Amino acid sequence: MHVHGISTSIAIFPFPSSTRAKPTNLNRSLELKLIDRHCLLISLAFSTTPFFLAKFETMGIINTNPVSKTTVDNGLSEVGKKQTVRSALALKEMRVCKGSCWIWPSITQRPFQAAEIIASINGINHSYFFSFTLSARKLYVYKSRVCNKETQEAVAMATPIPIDTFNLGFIGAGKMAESIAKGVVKSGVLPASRIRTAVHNDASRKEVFSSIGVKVFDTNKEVVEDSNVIIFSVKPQVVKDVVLQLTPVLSKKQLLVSVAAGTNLSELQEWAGHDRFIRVMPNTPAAVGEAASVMSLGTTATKEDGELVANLFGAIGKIWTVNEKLFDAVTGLSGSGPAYIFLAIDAMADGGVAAGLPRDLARGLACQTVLGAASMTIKTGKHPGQLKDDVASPGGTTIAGIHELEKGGFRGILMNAIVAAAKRGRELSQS
Ligand SMILES: NC(=O)C1=CN([C@@H]2O[C@H](COP(=O)(O)OP(=O)(O)OC[C@H]3O[C@@H](n4cnc5c(N)ncnc54)[C@H](OP(=O)(O)O)[C@@H]3O)[C@@H](O)[C@H]2O)C=CC1
Ligand SMILES: O=C(O)[C@@H]1CCC=N1
Repeated sequence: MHVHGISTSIAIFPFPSSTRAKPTNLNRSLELKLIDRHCLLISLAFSTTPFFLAKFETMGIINTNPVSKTTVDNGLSEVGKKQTVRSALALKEMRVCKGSCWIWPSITQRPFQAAEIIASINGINHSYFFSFTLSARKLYVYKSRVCNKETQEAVAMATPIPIDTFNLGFIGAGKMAESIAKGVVKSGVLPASRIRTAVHNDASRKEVFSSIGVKVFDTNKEVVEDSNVIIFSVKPQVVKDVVLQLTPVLSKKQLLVSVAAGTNLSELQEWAGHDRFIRVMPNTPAAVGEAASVMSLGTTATKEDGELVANLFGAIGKIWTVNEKLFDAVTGLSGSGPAYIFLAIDAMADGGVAAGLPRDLARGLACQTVLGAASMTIKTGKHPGQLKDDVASPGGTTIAGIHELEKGGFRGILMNAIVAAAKRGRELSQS
């Protein structure tokens, strides 16, 4: 993510809270190591001066950065202050930090003062400033990430995936793989003949995939050897062993994807010895082209790799790119969410039957009502509360039904379900 029109030379690093430590307790080399390790997590870099100009700016010969147009004694100029405040507000609006960022001031004049302003507006604790300034002009900015030279070179050298001919392999022929494969084939984005998988214990899975037209091998190794893009779709509890077993046959020419809940990119990359990884959290409505997915790119996944995965999952629903720290919450909401709605549909149908409707009609009405309400919320862009009010007439039927739902704690229960699922995702990532 790059913010246009902002030229404060400050790098903002959103870090997962588990990796936070007080930079003031670190020495310079430790700080640098930390930055290298987490370069993929950097999603904002405010730096606009071209490299060749920066050299002269550092020497004090020219001054290209509005924020640095200060008087020596009085700190930031009024123009600089206003610009910094605007930048800080833009950052706040994007909700990138929410109190979990570090700030690394650059070599330009008054960087710490600008950093203080950005920090205070974004609720970033002062102790999360790096203790030394950064030569922002020498930053390697790669898409949304600022990486070290090694990483940048690895990204630059990554062999492109042959977009028109690549094969897609699933390691784990389960329900999620089936939903993705069915959706991808149905959308026409990839013919079944270019999809591979292998069955594990349950032999009935062979027929499920063969009937779609997917090539089913006997072993995972064969899937890897015949695929350019490999999706790990086994349960989180076994993903480590499965990746480790396949590490010897994985090639850097391949793009790896994981859909496993609660399994971090850093772990996946370590097990695979392979940083060209993308983590995705889809959901089973992928099977009918209505998935809600998010993705996050690993250290050396390229922009094109991201586009390929966005294209695949975009063909089977909607996909958002998010900071990986949001994955557990996403898993709780959209990963697990279809199950809550299936439960709601079943319960609504039961209610209809209890009120005297035939079962088929009750289920049909329940399904269409959920579909219609979701579609209306998206298409009108109205707040769901407003749409709810539009249904509920004074003293009418709807408000009588809502009253019962509220008495039973409907909203709180749904919220708790999502929070509990997110917590379980976090537990899985820590186990
Ligand atoms: N289901 C969902 O709604 C969603 C699932 N996910 C994620 O997708 C992943 C898969 O979940 P899901 O499809 O539901 O689970 P399933 O149990 O349906 O699928 C897992 C598959 O992995 C196979 N498997 C187990 N061990 C191995 C192995 N060593 N080598 C190859 N295959 C193996 C299993 O085969 P067998 O049964 O024969 O052992 C099974 O077919 C999970 O990590 C989950 O977190 C993500 C989003 C939504
Ligand atoms: O229940 C699970 O663990 C998986 C992850 C998201 C949806 N199902």
